[in-house]
Amino acid sequence: MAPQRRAGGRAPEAGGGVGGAEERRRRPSRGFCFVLFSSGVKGTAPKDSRRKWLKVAFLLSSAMLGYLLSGSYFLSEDGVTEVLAHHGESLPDRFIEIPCSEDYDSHKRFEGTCLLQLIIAERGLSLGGSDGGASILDLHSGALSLGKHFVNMYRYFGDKVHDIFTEEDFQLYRDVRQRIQQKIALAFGISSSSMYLTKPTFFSRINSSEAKTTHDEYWHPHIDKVTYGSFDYTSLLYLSDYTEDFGGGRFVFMDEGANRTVEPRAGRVSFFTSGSENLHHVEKVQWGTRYAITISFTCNPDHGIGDPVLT
Ligand SMILES: O=C(O)CCC(=O)C(=O)O
Ligand SMILES: [Fe+2]
Repeated sequence: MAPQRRAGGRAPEAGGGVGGAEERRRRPSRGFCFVLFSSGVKGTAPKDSRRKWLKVAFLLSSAMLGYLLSGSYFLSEDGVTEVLAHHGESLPDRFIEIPCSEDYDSHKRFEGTCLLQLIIAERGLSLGGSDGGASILDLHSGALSLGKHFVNMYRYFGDKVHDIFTEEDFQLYRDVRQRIQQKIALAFGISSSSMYLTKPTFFSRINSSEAKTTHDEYWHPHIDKVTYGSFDYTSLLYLSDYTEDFGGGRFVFMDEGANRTVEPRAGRVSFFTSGSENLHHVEKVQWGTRYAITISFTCNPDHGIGDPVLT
């Protein structure tokens, strides 16, 4: 949800965003199909037919807290909304399969093999912060929201960064990244060694302050692959709780005929393929502060980056 991934927004290192309407137009039309299954039964689909699907997978690491929730339906003003993961429920692994978009057709590497922390955030983001409602901190590039701009915190704060972060903080990030990577690999039936961390990877902090620049406009519908370019798998680790720490701010998959929401819960990890099959947006935060980390992966080694290092 970094502001730079949005319409008109531009990250210090990321490609330009694309407006929601355009992204919707680019999205291949597809019939609605929706299957729920747990990781343990993923292999029940015939191998060939499995290739025809890209999967939306949600996981809650047991050490981090629960997992996603069973679907329940209710009518919202704009149609049917399905809550995939209620804030209050601790869920087992759950996968939702959706038809594959055409985004990956030219990526031969997808066939077969690769078809597929709050204290740190608070401390780091306390160094800066956007004047508007959305701030990011990228431990890899050092990009930090400050006022209406971004600074490179490693250059801007120099050695003071060592008063804020410790090597243990970075080790924690690496451990979490690795665990998520392994979970994604398992869920999608690919080798973890054929996935590479890609940029941007960042902590986000959102509150209800009025947006001051397009970088603060985190709520636009978007496709991560369009906004960020190199993303093949997006993962989101939530660090605060919907309804307890903030209101609004739910994650919404915008599917034909229905929106499907994930209610952030501290420790909940949600991951999904980054193509047009997974158009999504984040609801505006109405009150409180929402924290999350976006950690994403590419199957293209050329787009891979190393883990963040405390410099
Ligand atoms: O924070 C979230 O729930 C989603 C963020 C998002 O869509 C993104 O980082 O591209
Ligand atoms: Fe996104």
